[in-house]
Amino acid sequence: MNKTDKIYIAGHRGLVGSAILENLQQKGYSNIVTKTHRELDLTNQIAVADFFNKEQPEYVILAAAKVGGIIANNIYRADFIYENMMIQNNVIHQSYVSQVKKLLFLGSTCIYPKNAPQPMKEGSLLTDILEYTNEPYAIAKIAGIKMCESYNLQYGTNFISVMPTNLYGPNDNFDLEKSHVLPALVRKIHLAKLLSESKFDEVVKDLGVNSISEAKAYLETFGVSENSVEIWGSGKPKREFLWSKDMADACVFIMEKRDFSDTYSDEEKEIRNTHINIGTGIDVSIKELAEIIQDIIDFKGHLVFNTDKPDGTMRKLTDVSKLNSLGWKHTVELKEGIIKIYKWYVSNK
Ligand SMILES: NC(=O)C1=CN([C@@H]2O[C@H](COP(=O)(O)OP(=O)(O)OC[C@H]3O[C@@H](n4cnc5c(N)ncnc54)[C@H](OP(=O)(O)O)[C@@H]3O)[C@@H](O)[C@H]2O)C=CC1
Ligand SMILES: C[C@H]1O[C@H](OP(=O)(O)OP(=O)(O)OC[C@H]2O[C@@H](n3cnc4c(=O)[nH]c(N)nc43)[C@H](O)[C@@H]2O)[C@@H](O)[C@@H](O)C1=O
Repeated sequence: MNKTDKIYIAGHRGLVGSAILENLQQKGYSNIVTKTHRELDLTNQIAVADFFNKEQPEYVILAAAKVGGIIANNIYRADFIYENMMIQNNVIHQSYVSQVKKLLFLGSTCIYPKNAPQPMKEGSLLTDILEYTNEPYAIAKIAGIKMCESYNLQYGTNFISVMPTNLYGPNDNFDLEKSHVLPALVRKIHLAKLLSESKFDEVVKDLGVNSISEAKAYLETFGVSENSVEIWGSGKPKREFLWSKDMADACVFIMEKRDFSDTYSDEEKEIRNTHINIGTGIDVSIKELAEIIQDIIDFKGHLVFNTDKPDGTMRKLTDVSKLNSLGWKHTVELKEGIIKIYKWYVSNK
């Protein structure tokens, strides 16, 4: 990519999209096109076709999607499959029609079977059944990988799919119900700590409610009090976490350095193994994660595990040997990242 080439980042205000925008700007890319969801609904086929026709981007990074944690995925199953399929169908197809030079599609490691051998290699795709809680989202993401691969093989496009592990960082979703585990626990434990110190004004402000009694009643529904914080599930599932700016750096690395044609051997194409895992290759249990966050926030209360809530996949550690062999490795370790995101949360929310 040249610094003046036109690059469209879909989803530039999200966790990953905002980090990609910042990374590209820091590297001197000066011709970046963005549209908010309100300005361009990517599920609308005609609007997306008009946008590509008018803007003619040369490079596309598809970081827009319907995203959420385990409960959101499990409840809003129809929205997750419909919106994600529509967004990716429209953006990938119009990238082909507009002869985009390269497109990066962001999938997720939930594409792999729930009992895939660990760490999960790219070749585990479609070898067994998926985890139920996020099956509709995973099916949409698998369709996105297959769409990129099929357009490459039939039309000679240069579409690359990456499968990130669980991500966290600035501009994440901190909703107590719909977010992912790391931002959810940072906020819950932070609020419990504020309650334990009787900093009621800050609790009321954080939740945007009218009184501390309203705040306490609301937090009680999430098992958050001055003495304890509820953790969903058994605490035994393991997850791997990647700092969003590392994720952005990996995406830009691939956009700058790789093409579909030179990233996969003929053998990999033959077994239709045409995507790249992005992660750290290191995981922790949810209990360990909660204890690290508790320690950083210095909350003295208890962690209570609610096994009525789902565990989801028990382990999904990525095999990052392909990414490492291409020349990229993560830089931010988990504790360092949690310290950064806690500081970010306190000064931005
Ligand atoms: N977060 C994670 O842990 C993981 C994320 N991923 C993948 O990474 C990618 C980015 O995720 P993340 O940054 O976390 O997501 P966010 O929810 O933070 O951001 C999603 C972005 O998509 C935009 N968007 C959503 N729907 C539409 C629509 N219909 N039309 C236009 N824009 C839309 C939103 O726009 P607006 O801000 O204007 O509303 C937002 O900017 C996704 O593909 C996701 O599946 C994969 C693995 C883990
Ligand atoms: C990125 C990835 O994210 C999702 O999959 P997930 O990893 O299962 O999601 P999660 O982050 O929500 O949970 C991880 C684990 O943590 C436990 N947990 C404890 N306490 C809280 C809690 O308070 N909130 C949440 N959300 N989880 C909690 C929770 O019960 C589970 O065992 C999918 O969207 C999937 O499609 C996807 O791509």
